[in-house]
Amino acid sequence: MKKAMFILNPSSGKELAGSVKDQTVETLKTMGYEVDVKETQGEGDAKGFARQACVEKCHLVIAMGGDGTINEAVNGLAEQQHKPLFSIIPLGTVNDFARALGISLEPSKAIEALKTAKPVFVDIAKVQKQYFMNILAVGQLAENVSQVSVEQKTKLGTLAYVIEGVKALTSNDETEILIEHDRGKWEGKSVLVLVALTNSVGGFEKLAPDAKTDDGFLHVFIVKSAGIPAFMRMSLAMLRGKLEEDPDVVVIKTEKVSIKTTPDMTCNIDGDDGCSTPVLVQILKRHIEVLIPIG
Ligand SMILES: Nc1ncnc2c1ncn2[C@@H]1O[C@H](COP(=O)(O)OP(=O)(O)OP(=O)(O)O)[C@@H](O)[C@H]1O
Repeated sequence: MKKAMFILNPSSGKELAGSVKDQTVETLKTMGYEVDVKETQGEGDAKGFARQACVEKCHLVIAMGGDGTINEAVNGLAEQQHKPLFSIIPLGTVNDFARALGISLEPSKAIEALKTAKPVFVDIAKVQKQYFMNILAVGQLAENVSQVSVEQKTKLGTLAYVIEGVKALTSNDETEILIEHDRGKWEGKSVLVLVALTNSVGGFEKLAPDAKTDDGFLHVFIVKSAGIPAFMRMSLAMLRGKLEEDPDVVVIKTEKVSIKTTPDMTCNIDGDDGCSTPVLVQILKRHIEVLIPIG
């Protein structure tokens, strides 16, 4: 019998996991899987369980939670020789990976869709010793977003990030940045550098419209200047999926990128604080196989 490990974070998404746990187990059984349910209790558990699933040669790992839980599961799979098929049931506030993969943000629909889903290989990226599947952000804007509290997120959802973003973009806290990429370098002042793997960044599905989950590239966006007029213009451009046409935005497509900042700054990786600059980011092409809905 095929083995599935079902990793769930009971604290994600206003504790929604409890109400859809049984539906997931039943669905996986219908699909012919023997199901091992693993509930996380804190940091590192989802990564540990995903790694265990590889060692036990499971056929499928389902991670249910927010982007934090999903990022941990990806980190557990990334370095293992036997990688099970992977899929996610999104329960978070942002759910960028689910948006990019066309997985429903309604948990019951996402679970139902597993029955007819198809496997596709997707890219992930490596930064220092960590892996991510959506976004690395550095700069004053990223630092502000990192300071959004759980209470703000629960109360305001994505809006909490927008508010902190506005504060950073309209301040004048630019950082000296040196970017070295496959075809050269860029040096200057910036409020934000984004390294995106998918079109959906911070819940905005049109931020990096060209970024496909399996295109083999990092999509680097450098936002040069701040100020209210530039912010207004960029917000409109972003909503239209045209951010890269803005005169204060530089876009670079590359397989690896090194980022140095003065002073050193903490990178935000898939929505959580990660390592500090300087960093080297590399794409790992089609590194994990994910079940996504058909159509
Ligand atoms: N049982 C638990 N109780 C409380 N916290 C937990 C539990 N299990 C895991 N965690 C913590 O939950 C966090 C991840 O939460 P989650 O998956 O909801 O991601 P998130 O990044 O907060 O999502 P989003 O920002 O999209 O809402 C990790 O920091 C982890 O340590």
